Amino acid sequence: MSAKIVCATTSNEFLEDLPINKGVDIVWKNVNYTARIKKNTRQILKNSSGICKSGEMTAIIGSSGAGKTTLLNILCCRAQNTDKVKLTGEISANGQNFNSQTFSNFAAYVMQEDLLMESMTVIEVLQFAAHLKMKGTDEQKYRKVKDVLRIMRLENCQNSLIGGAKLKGITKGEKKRTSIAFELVSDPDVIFLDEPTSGLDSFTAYHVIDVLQSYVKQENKTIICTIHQPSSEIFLKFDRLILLVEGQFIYQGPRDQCIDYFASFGFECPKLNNPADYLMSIMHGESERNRQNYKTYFEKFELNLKPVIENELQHHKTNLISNQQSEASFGTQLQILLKRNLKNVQRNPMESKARVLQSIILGLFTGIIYLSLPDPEAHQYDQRAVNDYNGAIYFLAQNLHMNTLFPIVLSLPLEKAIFLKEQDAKLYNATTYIIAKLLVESILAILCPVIFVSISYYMIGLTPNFGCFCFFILVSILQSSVGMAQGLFCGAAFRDAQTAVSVTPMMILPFMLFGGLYKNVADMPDWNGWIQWISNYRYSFEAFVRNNYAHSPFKIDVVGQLNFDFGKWNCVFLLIVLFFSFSLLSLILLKTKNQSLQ
Ligand SMILES: Nc1ncnc2c1ncn2[C@@H]1O[C@H](COP(=O)(O)OP(=O)(O)OP(=O)(O)O)[C@@H](O)[C@H]1O
Repeated sequence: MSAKIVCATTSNEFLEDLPINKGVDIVWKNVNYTARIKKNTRQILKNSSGICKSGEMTAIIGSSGAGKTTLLNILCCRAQNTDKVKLTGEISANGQNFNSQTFSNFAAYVMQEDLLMESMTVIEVLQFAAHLKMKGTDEQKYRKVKDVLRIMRLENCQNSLIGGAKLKGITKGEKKRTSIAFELVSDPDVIFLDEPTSGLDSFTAYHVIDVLQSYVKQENKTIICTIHQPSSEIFLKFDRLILLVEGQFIYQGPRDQCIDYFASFGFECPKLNNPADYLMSIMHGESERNRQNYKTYFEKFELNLKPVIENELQHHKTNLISNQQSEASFGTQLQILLKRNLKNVQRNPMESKARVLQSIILGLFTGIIYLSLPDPEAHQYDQRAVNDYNGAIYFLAQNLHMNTLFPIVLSLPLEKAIFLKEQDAKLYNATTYIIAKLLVESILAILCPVIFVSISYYMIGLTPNFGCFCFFILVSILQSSVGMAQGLFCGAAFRDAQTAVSVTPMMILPFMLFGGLYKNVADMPDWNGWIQWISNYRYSFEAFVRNNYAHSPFKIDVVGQLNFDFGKWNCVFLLIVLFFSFSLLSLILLKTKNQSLQ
């Protein structure tokens, strides 16, 4: 199906509310996935066709690098044609095409990593999903959450925190079941799981698979998962197996016929062996003998199993699929996200306390450092005194900026994975996320400057006029807010916190250098002088300087010396413009930059 993957249709017709006939079969035909690596091409998935039926749990098994995750990602519409990879073939659900937009209307993807908010309890996580994903009344949502808690056997830990690095919480197995429960709330017909047992001990892994198997049978769902080296108990829980070697199927069919199938051409599983271990032992590519046997596996598959599968592909379900999802209004999304963000702040009090404490300590420290500046009354013509005051003002501007910038640069890349997962599941969109984030962050972006400036302002000896002090506070809050928006921008631009923290200073330093203190604005050449127009330091410094010297005893024309020409209210306006510009840029980055969890 050259350069075309049929699952990429935009058709949404089949997702309308129509009479529900439960059960969805996933079918894929002639799927090829080829990657271009430097000048070579590598076929990662070769002409693969298959079916996963409702009421069955299918395991995709293969050695490392066999192509399991690639196949799962393709079936979930998470792999796309790019200039480096080429994907062709056809994928359908009950014979109807779907794409990444319509996927979540009837299916869910449970990632290998459990991306859940540490500060929420298990029941809150499920309520969050229910309020944003489910149709129906609050009562129905409540009952659904309770049902899912029961199905996933999470009732005992429903009020425990998820936990993580900062907070103590539930066990790994409970986390995995919560991740699955999070997806089950919207009652998807098909659930894809990437290595659901990875990192779990054998008992917990069995528990997770056992719960999934009961769910499949009770609700007639379709479950497809990749799995590494299952124990014999786990192996027996699967209905269907897909065995992959070097991107090609060597078996696809009922689990209970697999061992006999391989025995039929000489690959007999020793009596006391775990069948899954035996299968892995004949599939892995580490031994030369195995690699020589691959040819036999492929030939036998073509000869014996392919015709059976081709026949099965003709007999999949065709009933219409109901749209399981409802999209909450912007207001509801914002309200629920705000509530969660506030709870997160409340349950992580150390971070807020640390920032408030930092403002107090830095306020005192700055005040003490500049405590003995020359008295302006006695030094009305003293340029050195003016320079000292300008230095103090600029130092305040730097602190105000950094104190909000770096906490967000550090936290956003970590939070972004949760955002991307929830956005993929269509719980909310990037706009709601950014607004909720900014609103909650602004609590500290207002409180910390007020504390910091209130302590240091009079200690430094800046103009004691109350109006000047209030204006100074206003500009300080704006300077902090721009820092917050720039933090969002840098955090959104990079995948990991380490890169974001390393690169952010490179972006911020030019703004600092072009603020007007280190180099007079009149001396800035045309070719790089434009940087001052996007520098928050330029505007906050001018606003601070104008404010301070307007009522100061100094007889030196400081504003004239610095060649500032905007006016203090224009600077306020331009700081607001910068705040919105960086917020908008962060939003664009989150929406457009190939933000993916893979
Ligand atoms: N976009 C890509 N570009 C280049 N190579 C790729 C790409 N995607 C996958 N591969 C390669 O294809 C092979 C199959 O990858 P895949 O992740 O599907 O393996 P897997 O069976 O899931 O392995 P594991 O169990 O180790 O995760 C690997 O060798 C991988 O490096």
